[in-house]
Amino acid sequence: MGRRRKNKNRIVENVVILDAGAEGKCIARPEEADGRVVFVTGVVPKDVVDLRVTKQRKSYWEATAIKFHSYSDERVDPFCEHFGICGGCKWQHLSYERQLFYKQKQVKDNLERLAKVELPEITPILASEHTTFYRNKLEFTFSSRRWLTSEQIATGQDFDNRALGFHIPGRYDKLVDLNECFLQAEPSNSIRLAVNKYAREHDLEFYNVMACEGLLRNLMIRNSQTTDDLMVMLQTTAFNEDIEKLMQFIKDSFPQITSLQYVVNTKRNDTFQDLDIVCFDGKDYITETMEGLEFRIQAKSFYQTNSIQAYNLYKITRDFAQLTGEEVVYDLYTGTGTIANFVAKQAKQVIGVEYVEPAIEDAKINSKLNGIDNTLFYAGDMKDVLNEEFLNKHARPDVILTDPPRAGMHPDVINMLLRIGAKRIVYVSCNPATQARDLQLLDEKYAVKAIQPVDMFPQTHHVENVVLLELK
Ligand SMILES: C[S@@+](CC[C@H](N)C(=O)[O-])C[C@H]1O[C@@H](n2cnc3c(N)ncnc32)[C@H](O)[C@@H]1O
Repeated sequence: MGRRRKNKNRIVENVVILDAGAEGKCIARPEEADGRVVFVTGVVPKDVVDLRVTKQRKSYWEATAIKFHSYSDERVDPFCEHFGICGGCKWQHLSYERQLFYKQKQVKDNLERLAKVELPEITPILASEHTTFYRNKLEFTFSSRRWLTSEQIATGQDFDNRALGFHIPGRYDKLVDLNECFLQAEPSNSIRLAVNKYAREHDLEFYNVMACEGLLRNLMIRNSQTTDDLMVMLQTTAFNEDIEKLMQFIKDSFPQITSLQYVVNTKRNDTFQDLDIVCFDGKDYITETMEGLEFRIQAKSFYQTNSIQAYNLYKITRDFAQLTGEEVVYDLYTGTGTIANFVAKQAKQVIGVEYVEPAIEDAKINSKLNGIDNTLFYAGDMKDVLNEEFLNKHARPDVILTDPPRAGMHPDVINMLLRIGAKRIVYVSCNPATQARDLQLLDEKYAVKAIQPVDMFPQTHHVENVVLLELK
């Protein structure tokens, strides 16, 4: 306890930042930390800084840079005025080339350190064609608790406390009032700014998350990157005359919107999966296309947020699967069945499993819409659905595609994969650490044959990784 108190807020001087680590933090190993790793925020590798220790655990410390002695040559000027406050693009101060380098390293380090299996050479990461404006969906929150910077507070000015934007990292109650955001193409910024201005001018109440009061909660904008479709959905706590006028204002100001919707949410949380969405104008979906296939995306549907790079990710997945048209393919964690439908033409049959029921409905609609008749979709928890009974009822898979959430696959699912013994598994992951853990478990029967990292999220530390496994 005494030691803890001694080190908390401790200043460590002249520390060289060594590497980029997990969750967008960087790594240092100053002598003072006695062999522990120190995770540092606000820096890039090769910066030399003084640190203040903010957290200490047995095996690591966390720290923040309080003084820069020299800046790394890997730095670039961040282009967003909200950088450093907004949680959105934490790596904007690192050149894109170095972002790719550290993502590749993240995959390599995790697989080597945690999987401890024989690995082939890792193919260089596939860069994203667009490094700004690459997202097809953003959700902005209304709040009566705007985050003010220390510079703003120092002016002594009276600021409007309302905000429409993103949460400050680690704060559920404080938000940045966004001006220009570089994540989603126009008219995303224009729509958000117009709605923000209208709401202030008409004194519409921004939600207070502490008191659970206020009218305006959330604004979702989804823009198809392959068609002209554009969806806007407003989340409010009531639908009244004021909201009707706001909806009409959005419709009149942005005639390019093809799907204008709203949802009334009086719950404490922002999720709307269990609520009825009302279509105010236009269609209740947008469409993305891929190799002539059409994917219908409703407000509740999941779709990869970087559509252009998603196509590349799916092509890699399909190449790794090496389908000849004869195979039965299982697509685990299928979401809205996009991968399943994408590979269906090259397979005898594709069976997709996913636990969100509406997503499974979308998957079926998308098969039908595209005249695909060799897919089957089932909703349920993977560890419960994928059992002997399921395998007896359906053809056994020759190839398994799996794209689990960040937590990776449940041990029961891995055991089932080992029991099934498909000749090939293609493992798509958004978390190389859990993927590495799963590869070690699969090593009993499967050898890693190819590894391809993909950058879906420029300006962030996130990396996607596709691994091909073959039965030994
Ligand atoms: C990374 S997404 C995969 C998306 C999909 N492959 C695509 O490219 O659009 C992971 C999916 O796993 C689903 N999921 C998470 N846990 C699950 C579980 N225990 N059983 C079944 N599905 C699950 C999520 O709902 C989500 O759709």
